[in-house]
This record gives sequence, structure tokens and C-alpha cells, in this order.
Amino acid sequence: MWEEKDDKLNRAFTFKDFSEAFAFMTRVALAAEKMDHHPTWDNEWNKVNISLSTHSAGGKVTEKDRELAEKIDNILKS
Ligand SMILES: C[C@H](O)[C@H](O)[C@H]1CNC2=NC(N)=NC(=O)C2=N1
Repeated sequence: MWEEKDDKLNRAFTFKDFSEAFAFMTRVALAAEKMDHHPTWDNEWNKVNISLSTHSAGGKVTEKDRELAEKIDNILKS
């Protein structure tokens, strides 16, 4: 689940393999681009760590981050 810490919303995801992880990242990237709101993330093989904050709000968590987090959760479920 998402955890709010140090002005960021963080969540770690683990997939079966790299293909699954990267497919998820592609879908998140398209949703993020549509919102013009982008994650800070890293990927190592089957793991993806996502961190959300709003640069234009001085790096704080805003409604935009909560909205993107919800979209990411929906991508994961679908
Ligand atoms: C110019 C462009 O709209 C801005 O830089 C957008 C792009 N993506 C962004 N992503 C995030 N996470 N925060 C922002 O403030 C932000 N701003």
C-alpha cells in the first residue's frame, strides 16, 4: 500500500518478471503523461518503486499525487 513519508507517497511493486514490470511501467507512463504528472521511480528486474510528489508545489504531496496513485492502483487491478 501507499505510504506517505518525507513529503512523498511511496509504494513498492513486485512482478513475476521484467516483462510484467515493464508492461506495468508502460501503462503508468501513459497515464502519467495524460495527466502531465510524472512519477519518480526505479526498476530492478521484477521490482518497481514509485515515489510521488508535486514539483510545482515545492515537492509536497498534493491531490495530483493521490489521483495518480489511485490510477496506478487501478492499472494494477486491471
Ligand atoms: C511543464 C510540466 O507541465 C510540469 O513540469 C509538470 C510535469 N510533470 C510533473 N510531475 C510531477 N510529479 N510534478 C510536477 O509538478 C510536474 N509538473
